Amino acid sequence: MCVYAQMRELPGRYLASFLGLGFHRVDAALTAADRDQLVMELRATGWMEVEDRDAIFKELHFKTFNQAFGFMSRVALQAEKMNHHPEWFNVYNKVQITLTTHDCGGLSRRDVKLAKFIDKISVSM
Ligand SMILES: C[C@H](O)[C@H](O)[C@H]1CNC2=NC(N)=NC(=O)C2=N1
Repeated sequence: MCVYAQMRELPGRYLASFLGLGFHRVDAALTAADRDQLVMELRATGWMEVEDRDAIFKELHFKTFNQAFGFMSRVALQAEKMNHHPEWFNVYNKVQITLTTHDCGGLSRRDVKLAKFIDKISVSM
């Protein structure tokens, strides 16, 4: 568990428990079973595991630079909202994205959540 992330999440957790929603350890490194399941789902949409680090990677192609950058703007707003930021590279119509959780030194549910958001908006562009 990432101590810093845990501290940052506390108010949200208290609010969630108060509302009876329970809370998730969103920043905890994934268990092996969760990880297998979630990574398998993401593989089906073009994500792959990075070889030398605990991260996932996807390359996206758009028709134009404007479309690629429009996509990046939408991801950037979501990333800022989640306080979870991609490592990415863009040239012209190509965007390469690596997701990992620095605070945990590996994949967390936040990466999965952001990956799913990326998949959702990239099909609508
Ligand atoms: C200090 C700041 O809240 C942290 O560094 C946040 C910001 N964005 C982040 N983004 C990613 N991908 N992983 C993190 O661990 C992370 N941590």
